[in-house]
Amino acid sequence: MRVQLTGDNRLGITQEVLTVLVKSGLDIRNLEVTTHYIYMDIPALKKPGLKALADAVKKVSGIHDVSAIDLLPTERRRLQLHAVLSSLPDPVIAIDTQGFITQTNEAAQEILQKSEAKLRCFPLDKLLNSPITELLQQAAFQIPETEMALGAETFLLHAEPITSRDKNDTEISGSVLIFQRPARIGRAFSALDTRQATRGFSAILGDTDVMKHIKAKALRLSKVDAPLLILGETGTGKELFARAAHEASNRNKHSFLALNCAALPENLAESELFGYASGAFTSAAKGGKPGLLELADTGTVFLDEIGELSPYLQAKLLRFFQDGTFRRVGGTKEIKVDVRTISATNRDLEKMVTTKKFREDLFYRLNVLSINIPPLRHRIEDIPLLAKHFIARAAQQIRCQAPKISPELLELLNSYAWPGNIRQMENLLFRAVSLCDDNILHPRDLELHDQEKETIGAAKNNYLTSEKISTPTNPNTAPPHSYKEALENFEKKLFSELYPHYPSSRKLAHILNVSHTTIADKLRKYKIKPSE
Ligand SMILES: Nc1ncnc2c1ncn2[C@@H]1O[C@H](COP(=O)(O)OP(=O)(O)OP(=O)(O)O)[C@@H](O)[C@H]1O
Repeated sequence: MRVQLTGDNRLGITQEVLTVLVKSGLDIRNLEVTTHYIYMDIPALKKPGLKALADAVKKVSGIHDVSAIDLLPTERRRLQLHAVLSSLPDPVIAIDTQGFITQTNEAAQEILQKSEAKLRCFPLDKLLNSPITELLQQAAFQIPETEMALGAETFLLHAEPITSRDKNDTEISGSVLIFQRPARIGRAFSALDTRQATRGFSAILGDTDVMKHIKAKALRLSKVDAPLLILGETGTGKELFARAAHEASNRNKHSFLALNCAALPENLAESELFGYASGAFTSAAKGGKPGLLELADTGTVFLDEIGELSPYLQAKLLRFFQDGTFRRVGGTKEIKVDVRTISATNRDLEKMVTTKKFREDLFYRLNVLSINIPPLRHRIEDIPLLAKHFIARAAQQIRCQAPKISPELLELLNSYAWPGNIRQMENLLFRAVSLCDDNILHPRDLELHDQEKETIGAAKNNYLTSEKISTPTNPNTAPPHSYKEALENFEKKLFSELYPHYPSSRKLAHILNVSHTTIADKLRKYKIKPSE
């Protein structure tokens, strides 16, 4: 039986508890001690003996409670980690500093056709075409994306060091190697999370006025068959919006395929997006391969992190925007497709245009319609709702009961700057729920690093001073006085943005699916002329 003892944080208290156990003739298989808690696995202890043991142990000064538990914290974490690793479709291999395998997930075992037991303690270099341990040792066990063959496939390898989290002792004990399939990085995100894919805008949580307004605007723009640019800091939900916009569009019966422009080297990104012709390069498949633009014909292509696109690919993409045609890598045939693009970036594209890091002509093509998602610190009223949602989801995934949020934790969540926005909150709460042994989450469960804590004060200051959003439409203008005024502001902006690209009331009427007299009236009302 496994038990948890709750008590004071007193020197020698564990020793005294152990003495009681020895006197009771109980042997311990496993012992873990944290501040205020002692966890023990005592095989000989059965349920009827628990009370007698509790009475004996409570005689130790400072021990307040003894209760049965199903798993020791490290056992639980190991099982959770195993469950997470098993659910990953890409091979993951952990090694020690000498390059011997310490852990593998099922995807790795499958590709290497060896069981977990056979792989454990096996030298990783013997499984790879080119040895990597020395390289890892020289690079402090961290390497960015590198092409690497594993089994019969080529992957993009990414390695992260395993370090102790103690600030004074950052010893590296090995590395985690993640082998990603290039095709999967570029391909449909929707394949990874079909639950979200079917929920559209309802998957986007947020009850603040600013979020309600942005969702309403995004829903309207979804129906307009023109390029959409989604701006916002990292983790604010740009991909979620992109997916929802596709689902609400007339293209929703067709594909939604995505390319993360930052995840791949230029040549791979090019062949993912535009495909390649037969014989384009030595390892090219016979007959070539269509890229995302061809595969998504009549659907939507989501270009995530568009600000990271190389100048060469910016030029190639611009050509596609100009006439809807492109050539596969190494190909001569012009290919024409009907694809709507939704792009996203956390970079300041306009600034990149002025510093010549992003092509101005491409920027205007991408930016026909746009939405700007505010960072989480500008909508802290949404935090309790989001936190509850992520805790419930983590508990469901881990199959435990959802813990409640203590008032202190809620205060911390509200005052934290959230530089990684909603993704960061989701990850921190997942970690907190998986480590929580109680049914209430406390600030300590969030395990914020010191650097993370520093941003707490910053968030408060920003929020209370200048950064707070004053209006759902534009942070720099005064809020509308009425719904009618807000609607008019929206209409005016919509028509001003669209008219240069669809410069006739008939063309505009066609894409907005209204009568051309309605459009003519609006253009007159808002004094929008062809030059605008
Ligand atoms: N409003 C929201 N409601 C519920 N979940 C959200 C919301 N916004 C974001 N998320 C969740 O946060 C995570 C990050 O969202 P997403 O990937 O869409 O952000 P992003 O802005 O595209 O990030 P990046 O710029 O880093 O690519 C996802 O798991 C997403 O489901």
